[in-house]
Amino acid sequence: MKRILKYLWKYKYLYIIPILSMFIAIGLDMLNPVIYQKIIDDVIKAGNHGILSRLLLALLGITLGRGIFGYIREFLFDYAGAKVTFDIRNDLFKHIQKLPFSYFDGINTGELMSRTTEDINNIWNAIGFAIMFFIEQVLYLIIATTLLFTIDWKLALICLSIMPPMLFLAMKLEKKIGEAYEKLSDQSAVLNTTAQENLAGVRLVKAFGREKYELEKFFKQNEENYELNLNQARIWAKYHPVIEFFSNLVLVVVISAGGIFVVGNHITLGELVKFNGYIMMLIWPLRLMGWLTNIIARCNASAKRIFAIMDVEPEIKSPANPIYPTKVQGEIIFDNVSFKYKDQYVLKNININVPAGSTVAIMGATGAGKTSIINLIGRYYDCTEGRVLFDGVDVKSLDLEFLRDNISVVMQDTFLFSDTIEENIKFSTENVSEEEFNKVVMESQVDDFVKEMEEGYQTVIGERGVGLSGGQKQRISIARALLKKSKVLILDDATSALDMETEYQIQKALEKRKDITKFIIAHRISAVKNADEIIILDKGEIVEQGNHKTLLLKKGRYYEIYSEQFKDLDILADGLKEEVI
Ligand SMILES: Nc1ncnc2c1ncn2[C@@H]1O[C@H](COP(=O)(O)OP(=O)(O)OP(=O)(O)O)[C@@H](O)[C@H]1O
Repeated sequence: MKRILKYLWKYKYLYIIPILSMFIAIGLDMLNPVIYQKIIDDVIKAGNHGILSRLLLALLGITLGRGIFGYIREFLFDYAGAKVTFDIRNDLFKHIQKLPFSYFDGINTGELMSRTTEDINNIWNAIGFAIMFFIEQVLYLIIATTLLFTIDWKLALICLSIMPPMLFLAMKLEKKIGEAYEKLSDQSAVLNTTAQENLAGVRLVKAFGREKYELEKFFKQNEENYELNLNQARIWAKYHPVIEFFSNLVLVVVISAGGIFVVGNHITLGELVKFNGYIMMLIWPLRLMGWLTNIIARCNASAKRIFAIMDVEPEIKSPANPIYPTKVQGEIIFDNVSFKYKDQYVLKNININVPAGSTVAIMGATGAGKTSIINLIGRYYDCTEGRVLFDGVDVKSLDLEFLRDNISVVMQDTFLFSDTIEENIKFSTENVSEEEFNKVVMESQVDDFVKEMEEGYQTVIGERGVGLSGGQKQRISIARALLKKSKVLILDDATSALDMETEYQIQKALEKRKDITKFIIAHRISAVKNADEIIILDKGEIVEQGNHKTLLLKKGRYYEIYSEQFKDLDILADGLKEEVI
């Protein structure tokens, strides 16, 4: 809560007017019963009809003022609350963007989604209205109780004696409802995840004929959800009528005991009406107290979860005095690099020299450590031992933003946003000229298929738009990376879904890019054979290194892969074989 108060403090001036309006609105509310009393005692009983019009005018004024100040209070509290929630959500999102890959290894997306939506909403509920309501209700309780005692302390004591059981029951109801709500909220998250996974993986479900299993899983969770909803209704049905009974009982007691007090001339009829007015002002605060404390408690729990994320210090960040090289060449050196995820080494003693503008290809079985190697260049993870040098400077000494600006990565899992093809390509680059755009879409063979589309580059990809093939998605990702104009380009298995011809065309275009250092992870010989250096990785260690020719002559691991991939070509004539390879 303290941390939320810090955010609130920033907007302290925005709270002055709504707080003042709240006090005025409460003050006006307190005047209402006084006017009623005067109408009954002075106008109806004493026959002083002359003041009626003034009293009615006052009543009208109070009602109007109450409405206006109530509106100002409500709107400005909401306004300030929205600003605070906006800041918290932005800060949280900004912080999440700074967190390293390793953080996301240990948390699932669903959990982070809950933090940025449900938990933020809980905070919004509390600071948008619950805290304001809570303060307001406490003020009503204090002022109305005091005023009751000023009318007649004995009557006040009699009537207030019924209040504690009502408060107790209201708190108990809210406690039970709160617990049931938490269970329902957790269960709804599971239900949503199941539905989301099923919908996202609908093709897989159908391909494996798992509809029945998925349906049963969903039905079971929906049943649990239904039960929990029912449980909430049962709790409500159990407590609510009793609370209603006590609320009504208070009124019965006020009228009965108050009637006796009026008959006994202890108070006037008008005073009884005034008394009744203040009693009414107590019932709602008492009934709402549990509900409001629940919302505030929920906000507290959510704030704890949100600030726990905000307190995670990104392990990978710019050094205190980062280096900004004035000229970037793109030379990369792995100097005796080892790396482990938690306790397990996945890379051992890696030494690679990649001169600026050259191409290095990395091959190896799945899990050999190919992605882990390239992840160290842009510091998505930091190496455990050794150094990765960018133009001779340890990447850990460079400004992180500068480093990443100079690296373009096409990841193994292509991810495109539900936006136009053009926006997907321009994703990370600002001020793109038409010429630059046209160049990269040609190089990445995107233009080939986009020009066939009715809406061309304005075609929306995703749920509302057309679907794309795996190869088309890869081509768009390559165009996106090329447009970034970084000195280092990393293609992590980025051409695996392409046909040989398209892959060849892209390679030809990349070969012409002598100003870019290229890292290519691939499984096909055709994708790596023209690289200046080919690295064969096995269980995190380099087992072979050289160019296509030297590695073939070596007749080692590379040669084995080569033979395996081209064994069927033995039957082809030598000339044709040469061309295919
Ligand atoms: N985030 C992670 N946390 C822990 N271990 C990981 C993580 N990512 C990869 N590993 C492990 O590190 C090893 C190397 O993985 P890496 O992804 O670098 O292999 P790869 O050669 O790129 O494989 P593939 O060809 O399947 O992409 C594997 O044993 C893998 O299980």
